[in-house]
Amino acid sequence: MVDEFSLIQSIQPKEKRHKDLMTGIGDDAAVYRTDHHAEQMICMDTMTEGIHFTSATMKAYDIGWKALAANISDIAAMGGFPDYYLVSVAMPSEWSSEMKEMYRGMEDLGSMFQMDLIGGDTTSSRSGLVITITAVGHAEQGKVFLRSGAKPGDLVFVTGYLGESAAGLALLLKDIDINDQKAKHQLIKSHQRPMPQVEAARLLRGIPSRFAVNDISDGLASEANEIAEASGVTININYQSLPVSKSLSQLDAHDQRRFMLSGGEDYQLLITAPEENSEVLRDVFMKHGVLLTKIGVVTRGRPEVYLIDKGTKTLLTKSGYNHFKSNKE
Ligand SMILES: Nc1ncnc2c1ncn2[C@@H]1O[C@H](COP(=O)(O)OP(=O)(O)O)[C@@H](O)[C@H]1O
Ligand SMILES: Cc1ncc(C[n+]2csc(CCOP(=O)(O)OP(=O)(O)O)c2C)c(N)n1
Ligand SMILES: [Mg+2]
Ligand SMILES: [Mg+2]
Ligand SMILES: [Mg+2]
Repeated sequence: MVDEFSLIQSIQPKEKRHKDLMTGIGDDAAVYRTDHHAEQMICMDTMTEGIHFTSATMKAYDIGWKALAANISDIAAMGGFPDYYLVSVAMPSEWSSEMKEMYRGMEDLGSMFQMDLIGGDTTSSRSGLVITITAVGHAEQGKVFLRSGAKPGDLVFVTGYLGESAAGLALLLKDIDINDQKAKHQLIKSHQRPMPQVEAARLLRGIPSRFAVNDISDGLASEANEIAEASGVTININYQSLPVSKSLSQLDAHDQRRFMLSGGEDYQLLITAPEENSEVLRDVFMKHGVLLTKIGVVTRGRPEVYLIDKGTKTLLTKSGYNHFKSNKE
């Protein structure tokens, strides 16, 4: 069986039939122009019972929230603001009483960004719940952040904290345990109710600069490799610079490391920006109380990612989540 990324590569259309299509397959969302002032963007993400959640890890409310969060996150990663969403649900009969709760989760998150639910589809399922959301957003013309926008000399930043979601999942699955109940609650919340970084995208849009952005669904290592490949650059990440939350610091060092590098589902933004704009970038994020951490640099070279840990440099491969591949370390 081929892995997820090669499979997607193999279905890439050879030509664009509409000149208004700017970006199709290969980024967080597709972008096309509808008038001279705005770019439209559209994306789709699915959550499947047994793969993205089980009855032990997520309640119906959380499933709705997180499915929409993953889509909003892709719009944010393109520099957009989310506007509309459509929901397709394939549902085993035992889930039907939970449908309202799932929509309440979506509504609670969607209303924060004034999103309208505009349609969808419903079918029965004989093998678990599947929810697919399509989100539509917009950005000002010329303000779209592509994965291909990184250049040698840029600095690499990340919003928020990494690894909390994967730690929360490990706690829910009882793979690990910690005594600090407050930290445990926080990590589990990060897994069940991630907050997409719409505010960070808004702040970036206000800064006149070039940015490459990717949201972290499959893990830092994987997403950094996607920017390196799309931009044709080398990304160097300093392990000691990664932001460790107070809650994650309760875990042992090995768990912290694997969750931060390849845990995934953090829905934070990985950003590259020219060094000359980095001061204003830091100032703007600081002023608005959005955590932004410098974690590395972009250099000329092969499209690869290196991790520098106390002076030792190692190749960081796409070690994150990959459908159709074993995700065990
Ligand atoms: N089955 C599919 N058919 C067409 N395009 C797809 C399919 N699966 C993924 N893609 C496209 O491939 C790109 C990468 O997808 P994905 O890895 O899911 O991105 P993300 O992690 O940002 O959600 C996106 O442009 C997405 O629209
Ligand atoms: C029960 C369970 N096992 C494992 C995971 C971990 N997991 C499942 S999918 C995934 C990656 C993100 O999902 P994907 O479908 O790849 O989203 P996309 O990259 O398209 O946004 C991760 C880390 C989980 N959330 N729940
Ligand atoms: Mg994405
Ligand atoms: Mg996706
Ligand atoms: Mg993925």
